[in-house]
Amino acid sequence: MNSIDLYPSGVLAPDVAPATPQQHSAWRALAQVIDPEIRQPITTLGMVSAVEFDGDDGVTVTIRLTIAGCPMQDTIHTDVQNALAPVAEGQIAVHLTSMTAEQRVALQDNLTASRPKNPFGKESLTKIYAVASGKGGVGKSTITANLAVGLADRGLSVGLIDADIHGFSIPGLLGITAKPTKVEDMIMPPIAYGVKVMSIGMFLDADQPVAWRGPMLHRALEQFVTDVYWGDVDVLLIDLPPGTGDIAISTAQLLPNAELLVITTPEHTAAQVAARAGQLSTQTSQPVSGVIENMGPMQMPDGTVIEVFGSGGGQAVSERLTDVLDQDVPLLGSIPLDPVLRTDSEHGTPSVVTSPTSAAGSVLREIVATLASARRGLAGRKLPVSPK
Ligand SMILES: Nc1ncnc2c1ncn2[C@@H]1O[C@H](COP(=O)(O)OP(=O)(O)OP(=O)(O)O)[C@@H](O)[C@H]1O
Repeated sequence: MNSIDLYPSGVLAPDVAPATPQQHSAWRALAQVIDPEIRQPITTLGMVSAVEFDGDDGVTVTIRLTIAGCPMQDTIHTDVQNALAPVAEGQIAVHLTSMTAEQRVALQDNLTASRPKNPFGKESLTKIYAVASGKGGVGKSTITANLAVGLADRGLSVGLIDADIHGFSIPGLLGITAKPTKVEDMIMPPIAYGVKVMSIGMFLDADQPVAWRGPMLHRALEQFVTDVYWGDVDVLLIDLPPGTGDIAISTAQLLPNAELLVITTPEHTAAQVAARAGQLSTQTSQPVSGVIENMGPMQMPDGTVIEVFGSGGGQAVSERLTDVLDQDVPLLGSIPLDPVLRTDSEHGTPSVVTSPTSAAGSVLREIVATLASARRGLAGRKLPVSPK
């Protein structure tokens, strides 16, 4: 690796460029440190300003954080120290400074230069699932959060947009209290359990109601799509508001490759409402990838099964949508009513990773495995190759 690969030029160039073999080896070690928000080496982002050795083989590193008081500064500090431990025999001192406004603009330009304004437009290869339900309280947000974390746990790069703007609950479900970091016009999504998350709840005080109409909701969703630095994302999940409102239409416009996942409880009345939500896909031309039944039959310690919300609703929605949409809409699983899922959710610890063997956690993991094996969204799309 030569120096040019190690650091950028212009205003993001280091104040002290590496000159000696010892400095070069320290820079190569620092190239292994990945910025937790941007997910690129801190060296190529222009975050390393100087690496200077003293006579006792101690080293002083100056790091430019993207903003003063960056919420990730402790992580970066520790990662830098760990990376340098093998190359510095003496003391390691890490000085944290912050980028100038000019440097932040240059960083934003570098990051966005080759990216389309909407990274999830028609050409995007990201697999996008919009999670819908006919009515509220069926566990749509709980399932969306768990699916996202489960997919990230399998090594996929996952984004999650909480578009349930009036009833946002994703930050709480994932224990997120951090606000997004802003680098000039770019918003860095907080990361929890490996998932990049964006929610209107992160910009509001707790308990503050959102009284927005359609155009403002559309604008908020648009900003989440275009102004947030998502980087490369394999799977994006959208937690839609319950019902068939404006946001579902906005989602279809902004995320044209999105496929729907429909959540229902086992009750037949709920299933009819959920099927209507699924049929919305005919207006928005979004395929329905599957149905997930939640709050299904629950097995008691003595082996008896209790059907608090009845049974069969998920199967009924799957059959109804398969029939009406004339496409296979499978039932992806039935998640039982499970107190573990409820308490995990309340504590901001998703069962899919914290209670993987619980009744709900194990079904969630099976659904995650099915979704993870689904191919990226190329079906029915024109590829830029011409037949010979
Ligand atoms: N399988 C389950 N077992 C036990 N509790 C569950 C289960 N699924 C969800 N819950 C609980 O049900 C409540 C409602 O869940 P959640 O907020 O995810 O629903 P929702 O459909 O997203 O609601 P809304 O769209 O109205 O915000 C929460 O307290 C959640 O912990």
